[in-house]
Amino acid sequence: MEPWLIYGGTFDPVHLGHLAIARNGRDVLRAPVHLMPAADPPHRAPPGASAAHRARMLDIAVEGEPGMAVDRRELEREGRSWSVDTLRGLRDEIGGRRPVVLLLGADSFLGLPGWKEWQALFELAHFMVAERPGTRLDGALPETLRAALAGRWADSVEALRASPAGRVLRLDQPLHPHSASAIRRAIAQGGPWEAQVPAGVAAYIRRHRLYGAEAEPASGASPGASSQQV
Ligand SMILES: Nc1ncnc2c1ncn2[C@@H]1O[C@H](COP(=O)(O)OP(=O)(O)OP(=O)(O)O)[C@@H](O)[C@H]1O
Ligand SMILES: O=C(O)c1ccc[n+]([C@@H]2O[C@H](COP(=O)([O-])O)[C@@H](O)[C@H]2O)c1
Repeated sequence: MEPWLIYGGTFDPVHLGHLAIARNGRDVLRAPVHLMPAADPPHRAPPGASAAHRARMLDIAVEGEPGMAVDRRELEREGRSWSVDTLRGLRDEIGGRRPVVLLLGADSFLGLPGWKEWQALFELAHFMVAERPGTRLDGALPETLRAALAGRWADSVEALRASPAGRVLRLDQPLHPHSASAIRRAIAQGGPWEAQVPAGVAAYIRRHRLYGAEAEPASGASPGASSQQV
C-alpha cells in the first residue's frame, strides 16, 4: 500500500529548505508528499501571514513539482492545528492499515514531548526526520523522547513502507540553512531574501506586501502572483 507522506508546517513563508526536504522525503519514500500548512499552529507566536496567504504561496511553490500537493485539511477545520487531531481525521479517511509518514525537521522532532498527546502519535504515523543546522539528532535527546524511541529507529525506508505507524527514520540529506523567521526578518529589515524562496513566491510576497515587503517595481511581471482573494 502506498505510504501517505505529510509534511506539516507553518510555511511562513515556504522556502527552498522546505522544498529540498519535501523532494528528498518524496524520493526516499517513493510516495507523493502532501505539504500541509497549519491554520493556527500550536506552540508558537501567530504567523506573520494569514493561513490563506501561506497556503497560496505553497500552491505556487509546488507548481510543476512532480509528486507534490498542498493539503488544506488544517485550514478547513476550526481551532488549533494539533497534529494528533489531524492524524486521527486522516485515519478516519484512509483506515488504519496504510503507512502514514510525518516529515519534520530535527528541531520540531526534539520538541515532540511537548506536543498534544505525543505518545499517541506513534500509533498513528511514522516519523521521517530531517537534520537541521543547529539541531542535530546525534546530540543529546530529551530523556522522555529517548525512552519513547527505544526500538523505533528504522535502518531503512522499507520498515516504514511495511507497517502503518510507529517507526522513526533519519532522512539522510544535505543540511539546508534556510529559515522562515530569518527570511521574515530580512524582508522587514530590507536585507537580501529573494534567493531563499521560489521566484513565484518572492513575487507573491512583494505583490501582497507580506512581512513588510516593498511592492515590486511597476514594470516587473509577477510570476505566480494571484488575483485570488485571500
Ligand atoms: N532548513 C531546514 N532544515 C530542516 N528542517 C527544516 C528546515 N526548515 C524548516 N524545517 C522543518 O520544516 C517544518 C516546517 O517548518 P516551518 O514552517 O516552521 O519553517 P521554519 O523555517 O522552521 O520557520 P521559523 O523560522 O518561522 O520557525 C518543521 O518541522 C521544521 O523543523
Ligand atoms: O500537535 C502539536 O502539539 C504540535 C506542536 C508543535 C508542532 N506541531 C506541528 O508540527 C509541524 C511543524 O511545526 P512548525 O511550528 O515548526 O511549523 C506543523 O504541522 C505543526 O502543526 C504540532
